[in-house]
Amino acid sequence: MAKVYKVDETFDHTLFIGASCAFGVFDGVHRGHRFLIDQAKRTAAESGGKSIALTFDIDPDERFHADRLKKLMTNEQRVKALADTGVDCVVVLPFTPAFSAQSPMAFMDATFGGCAPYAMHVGTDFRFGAKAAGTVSELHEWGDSRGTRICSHDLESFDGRPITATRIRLLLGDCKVAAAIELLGHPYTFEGVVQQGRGQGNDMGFATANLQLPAMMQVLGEAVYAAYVTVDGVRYKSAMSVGVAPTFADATATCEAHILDFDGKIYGDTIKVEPVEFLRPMIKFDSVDELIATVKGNIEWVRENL
Ligand SMILES: Cc1cc2nc3c(=O)[nH]c(=O)nc-3n(C[C@H](O)[C@H](O)[C@H](O)COP(=O)(O)O)c2cc1C
Ligand SMILES: Nc1ncnc2c1ncn2[C@@H]1O[C@H](COP(=O)(O)OP(=O)(O)OP(=O)(O)O)[C@@H](O)[C@H]1O
Repeated sequence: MAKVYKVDETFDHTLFIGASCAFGVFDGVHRGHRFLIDQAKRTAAESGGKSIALTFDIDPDERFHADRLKKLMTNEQRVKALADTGVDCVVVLPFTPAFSAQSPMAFMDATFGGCAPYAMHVGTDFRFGAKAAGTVSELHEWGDSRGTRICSHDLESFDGRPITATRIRLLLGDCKVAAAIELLGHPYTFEGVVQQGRGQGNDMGFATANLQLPAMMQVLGEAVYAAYVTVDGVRYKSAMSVGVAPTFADATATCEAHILDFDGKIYGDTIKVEPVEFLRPMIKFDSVDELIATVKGNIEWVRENL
C-alpha cells in the first residue's frame, strides 16, 4: 500500500522532485482514474522517480455545492482506494477557501511549493485554480515554465462516452447498479451504522439492519437490490431495500438489509453494503401480507442466485 502524505506545515515538498503525478479528485477511483494513475506509474518507471496520486482532502464540490453533491466514496474511502492502486504515494492537499481562490498559476505553484514534478498526468477536461478557470492549455504553459512534462490524456471511454464519476452516479441513481460497477471496474460499496428500526421486520419473518445514510451518500436509486453485506469481516448474501418504506407512514430508514443466515445483534455496528443487482422497484403495498410474500420471494431469489 502507498504511503499517504497530508500536506500541512510539516510536509516536505521535495517529495515531488523527479516524480510523476496524476492529479484530480478521483471520486470512485473508476476505470478512467486508474488509467491516468497507470500513466503516472509508467513515466515514473521510465524516469526512475516516484509515482504520486495527487488529490484533495475533500471533494471541492463539497465546499461549493454540498447541498446537491452525491459521492461514490467518502473522502477517507477515496484516499484509501487511491493508496491501493499501486502508486508509490498519495499526497492529499487541503482544499481550503484560500488555497482554492488562487489564480491558476499561483494554485499550481502553491501545490508543488517550488518543487515542480518531472511529469503530471491529467485528463483533457482537467480544470484548476479559482472558479476552476485554469485549463489544460494553461497547465501546459505552467509546465513549460517550470520544467514539468504535462501529459493530458483523452478520457477513457466505454460505449463511446467518457467514463466519469458523474456518469456513474447517474447510473446508480437510475438503479443501474451492474452498469455502474462495469464503469467503476470494482465493487460499489458504502458503509453505515446499524440503527434501531421499528422492530417489525422480525415479526414479519425477515429481520433487517436499518441504515440512515447521509444525503451525500444516497446515490443509489430507490429500489430493491441483491447485495452483499460485510459484518465483522464476514461477507453475507443480502436482500435490501433503498428508500424509506412507502407502505409504512412511520418508517425512516433510508436503506434496510436483510442479511441471509445471520442473527447477530449489530445495533451501533458499522456494516459494509455492496449492491450487485437491481431486483424490482419499491412498492407501496396495500397489505402487509403482500409485502411479506414479495420480500420473502426476493430473499429466496438472492439465496439461489447470488
Ligand atoms: C428485500 C426487501 C425489500 C423491501 N421492499 C419493500 C417495498 O417494496 N415496500 C415497502 O414499503 N417496504 C419494503 N421493504 C422494507 C420493509 O417494509 C421493512 O424492512 C419492514 O417493514 C421492517 O421494518 P423495520 O426494520 O423498521 O421494523 C423491504 C425490505 C427488504 C429487506
Ligand atoms: N475517463 C477518464 N479517463 C482519463 N482521465 C480521466 C477520466 N475521467 C477523469 N479523468 C481525469 O482524472 C482526474 C480526476 O478527475 P475527476 O476527479 O474530475 O473525475 P471525473 O470522473 O471526471 O469526475 P466528475 O464526473 O465528478 O467531474 C482529472 O485529471 C481528470 O481529467
